Formats: sequence, C-alpha cells, structure tokens
Amino acid sequence: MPVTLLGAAEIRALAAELDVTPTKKLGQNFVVDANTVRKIVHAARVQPGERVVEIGPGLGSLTLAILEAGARVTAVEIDHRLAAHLPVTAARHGVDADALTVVDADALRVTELPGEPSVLVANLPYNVSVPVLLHFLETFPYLQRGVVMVQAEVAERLAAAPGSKIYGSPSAKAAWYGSWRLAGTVSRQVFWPVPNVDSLLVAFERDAEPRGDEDLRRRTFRIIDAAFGQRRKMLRQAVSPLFGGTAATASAALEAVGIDPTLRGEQLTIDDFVRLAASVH
Ligand SMILES: C[S@@+](CC[C@H](N)C(=O)[O-])C[C@H]1O[C@@H](n2cnc3c(N)ncnc32)[C@H](O)[C@@H]1O
Repeated sequence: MPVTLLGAAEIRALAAELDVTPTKKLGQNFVVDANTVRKIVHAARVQPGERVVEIGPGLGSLTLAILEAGARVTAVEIDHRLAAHLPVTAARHGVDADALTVVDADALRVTELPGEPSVLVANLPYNVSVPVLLHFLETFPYLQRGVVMVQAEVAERLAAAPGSKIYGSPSAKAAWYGSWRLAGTVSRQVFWPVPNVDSLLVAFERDAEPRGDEDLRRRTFRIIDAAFGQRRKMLRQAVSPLFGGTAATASAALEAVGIDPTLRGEQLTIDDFVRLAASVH
C-alpha cells in the first residue's frame, strides 16, 4: 500500500480529534501543504532505505513525506499526545509499523537515537532550533547531513560566512561540525497557524573528519562565546579573560597563531578559532 500524505483539512480534523490547540511555547506551527513537505524531503535528497531522524513530527505531515520517499524514520516529539498518536496516523496512511520509531522525549535531552539515523529532516520548533541542532550534531556522530526549516534569520546566521554582519556565535559553532547552505524558501501561508516570522530551509553536511576531540571543541566554543560576547570589541580585549587577563597577554597569544589582535570575532573563520584554542593547554 503506498504512503499517502496529510491534506490541510485532514490536519485540522486530526488536531480537533486529538483536542490539540497549537502552542507557541512548543513552536507548534504545522505544515499543511503537501508540496512543501515534499520539497523539504527532496532538498534533503532522502533515499529509500535511509534512516532519518525528525525532530518534532507534530501531527505527522513531514513524517509521512519522509516515509513516502522510502526512508525509515526515528521521530522525537516532546508533546505526549502527538507522540502517542503518530503511529496511528502512520498506519492510517499506509506506513509499515517497522518503518517508524517514535521517541516521546525532549529533543534537547535525548542521548540515543534508535536506528542511528544518518540524516536529519525537521521543521524545527523555533525557540530551540540552534541548541537542538548543536546538541544533535554533538551527540550523534552518525548524523551525516540534513535539511531543517528554521526562522529565516537563524538560517541566514547558520549559513553566514566570516566578515558578514550576521556571522556570529551560532555560525562559528555550526561550522565546527561541517558546511551549511541555504536550501530554499517557504511561504508563511503553508503553516497552521500562520507564524509572524519568515522561514528558510538550511542544509548541512558534516565534515569527513572531525576538527578535534571534545576537549578542543569545548575550548574552541569558549573562545567563540568570548569573542562574540563583546563583538564590538577588538579580539585582544574580548578574549583577554581566557588569555592571561590583559590585552597584552591576549595579543601575544593571538599573534603567536597569526591572528591580528585588532580584528573582531566576526572576522575569524572556524579554522582561526580552532588554531587559537589548540595553542592553549
Ligand atoms: C514547527 S512544529 C513542526 C511540526 C511538524 N513537523 C510539521 O512540520 O507540521 C515543531 C514540533 O516540535 C515539537 N517540539 C517542540 N519542542 C520540542 C522539543 N524540545 N523536543 C521535541 N519536540 C519538540 C512540537 O511539539 C511540534 O510538534
């Protein structure tokens, strides 16, 4: 039996059946347009037989599109009613029971994913999109690539290059794990309820080799936080608490790895941050 998708009317009827009123707190803006969920799955190049993790499946519209492409899905949903009902929706829409595994949990706290998925596809809850992405990339090394829908400004930041005004701490931290690019626009009208922000798709691909171990990552992220915590200050000032406490000691550390101490954080690449972190013990 082929997998069928949820239509807009069906989604509203399902919400009524489950007595679900979308809440802002959980970022519940459901996609009610079949073309959009197929577009997301296409952008992620989901292949038959692949294992995909979806964060926040909600009523299941994107989940069914991933399953329609022949993938298996591990879905992590914090809302118990939605998590409990997802297998019912899947069965009604022609999905084999073993193609879907639901994890009823807060995605920020999960430490294991059944099936070790290699692809992430999600319409992320906006209030936790960056922390949840960083948590997944850090905790699940088998995750190789993905496409997520996030607030437009967040997508632009994740994909921003050094030197741009929007390049910030999320951009540099995301770059620790791999490369990021904008992967498509989405109209507000495809959501229910219609949000008051624009959304974009952003795609990532994990680097073939990790940049370093957990200790180096922590040290690098500490420097990134310091550099962007006071982004208008020159680096020699902004990172001084981590390098001897004065602008002079920080300047020496920066110069030792070939970084001009009068630059600002937004001008450093992830390679620069890592080189600096690796120079301290
Ligand atoms: C923007 S909606 C997307 C729903 C569905 N995937 C769609 O596209 O229609 C975000 C979903 O994430 C869930 N969610 C919010 N915070 C979460 C968290 N910390 N962990 C797991 N799921 C979460 C919400 O309950 C909601 O179902």
